[in-house]
Amino acid sequence: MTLEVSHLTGGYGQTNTIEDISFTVASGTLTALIGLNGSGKTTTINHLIGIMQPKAGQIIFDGIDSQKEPVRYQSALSYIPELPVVYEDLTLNEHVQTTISAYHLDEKKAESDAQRLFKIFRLEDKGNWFPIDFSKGMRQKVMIVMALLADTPLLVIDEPFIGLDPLAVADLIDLLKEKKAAGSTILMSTHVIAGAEEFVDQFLLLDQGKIHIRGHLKDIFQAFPKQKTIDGVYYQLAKEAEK
Ligand SMILES: Nc1ncnc2c1ncn2[C@@H]1O[C@H](COP(=O)(O)OP(=O)(O)OP(=O)(O)O)[C@@H](O)[C@H]1O
Repeated sequence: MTLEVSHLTGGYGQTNTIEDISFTVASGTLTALIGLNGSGKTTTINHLIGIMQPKAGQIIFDGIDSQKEPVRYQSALSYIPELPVVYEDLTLNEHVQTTISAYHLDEKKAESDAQRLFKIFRLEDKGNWFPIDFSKGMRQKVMIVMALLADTPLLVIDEPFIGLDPLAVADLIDLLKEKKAAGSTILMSTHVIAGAEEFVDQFLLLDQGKIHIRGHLKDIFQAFPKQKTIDGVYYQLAKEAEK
């Protein structure tokens, strides 16, 4: 099940924030969208999850066109937002029930999957807690658990590592590898590059709303021969934008 984005162009008003974005993500692989603040990562993701409509271009997953069959397209995807969105009046267990109903999941399997994920993220004794008692990292973990629980073939993730402690970062990376092995198609925006080669199959470096380079990290460094780190690449991009 491949995600195919072709010539995607869009933005918030008259101006185009992203322009002519094309890429594919194959089943069982993870693509990382990287780039400076404001380069268009979240805008691209907003189009992929259907909260923004393309001004031009197409998004197709497993042959389903996001604009022609939005309901079918959306039911194939789950999303982890950059900022956690939790229901303040629902307990953690009730969040699980909401996900089970929304995605018509098999109750027994989903509950046992939820217990496993709670254990991994050290939430297993917090089933009756309300979000008001959650830390920032715990809220983020709840979003991750809900998205993974939905078990959709397409997973779209906007900067998932913010607020997570190092153990949770490592646990999430392990879960993403597991999802890849199970055939999921994953697109993730991130600022965290350290160690990413280990589980990222393709990087898309966005710059001012366009794909500057795609490939492995070595392809990015080849394009910026003076730079040894991704911070150096970003610094050079920022300097070039000022000219
Ligand atoms: N709701 C909005 N209305 C108008 N312009 C917006 C809106 N959201 C973002 N933008 C603009 O679109 C451009 C791309 O922003 P976007 O959030 O996609 O970047 P990003 O790469 O995700 O950045 P970050 O790394 O900070 O999350 C920026 O110039 C931003 O100011």
